[in-house]
Amino acid sequence: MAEQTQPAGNAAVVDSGRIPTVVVDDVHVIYRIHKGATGGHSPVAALKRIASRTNAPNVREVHAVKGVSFTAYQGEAIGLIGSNGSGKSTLLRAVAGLLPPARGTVYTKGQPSLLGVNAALLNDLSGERNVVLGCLAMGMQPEEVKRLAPEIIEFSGINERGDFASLPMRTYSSGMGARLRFAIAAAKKHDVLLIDEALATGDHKFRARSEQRVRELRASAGTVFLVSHSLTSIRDTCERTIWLEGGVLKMDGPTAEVCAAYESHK
Ligand SMILES: Nc1ncnc2c1ncn2[C@@H]1O[C@H](COP(=O)(O)OP(=O)(O)OP(=O)(O)O)[C@@H](O)[C@H]1O
Repeated sequence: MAEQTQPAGNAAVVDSGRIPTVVVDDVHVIYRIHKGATGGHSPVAALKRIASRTNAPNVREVHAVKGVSFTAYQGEAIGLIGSNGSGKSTLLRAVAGLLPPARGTVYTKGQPSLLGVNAALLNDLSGERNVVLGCLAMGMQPEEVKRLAPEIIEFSGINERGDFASLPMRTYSSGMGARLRFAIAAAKKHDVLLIDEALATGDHKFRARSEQRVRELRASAGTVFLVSHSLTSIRDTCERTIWLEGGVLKMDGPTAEVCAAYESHK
């Protein structure tokens, strides 16, 4: 744990028999959007705003996550569902430490790895080179990278229609890029792996392979979070699901129950 394991406030109670990996305690995330210069920039105006605790007139706030609390344990795969804009990706980014909460705290065991469709790979380099760089960036040793690289390319399926691994990534379809990113990230054992919609980008065969890989990662004692609009992916991969709506945690429980409630609500 980066900080303490027993949170204050209303976070879920830590179960003594299991090892917590992520504790989210009453977390609020607020985006501040600057809408361009429209006056009110003078030092006097700024001082007045500080004194009256108001925002600049051209700053809009979006309260994307509102007081969310839960505890995740080792070996769990947790689905995150909810309608568009409900705060799923924002919550994942807060757990990854990429967005500071405006209020509340996130405690994590180790450094969580966020795998999103936007994870950075270099477009001008070939798929093969990106595999090497990606693996080294995740802290693997060069011999390990050499051993795993062919398996990663094979898993990603990018060579199914020709030798794409030696071509620059800018020649890939967005699905091929996402599959390669998933294959690289999934090659490593993670304490906490956060996956944002990556499984939805592949075809049926790739989805089956990646769902199997998520099960393996989970079995090797990690915790996996999966954001998806595909309830089939969530049902096939996660035994626990958290449903967010309007930034608020609406339900947290067994996947079958939460998905059924979500479907009847839509
Ligand atoms: N970078 C940003 N700046 C400002 N507001 C943002 C930003 N990213 C997201 N938001 C806002 O935060 C809220 C939650 O967005 P978020 O992307 O977390 O939702 P989501 O549940 O992942 O949505 P989707 O299912 O459509 O991917 C939305 O109102 C969105 O407009």
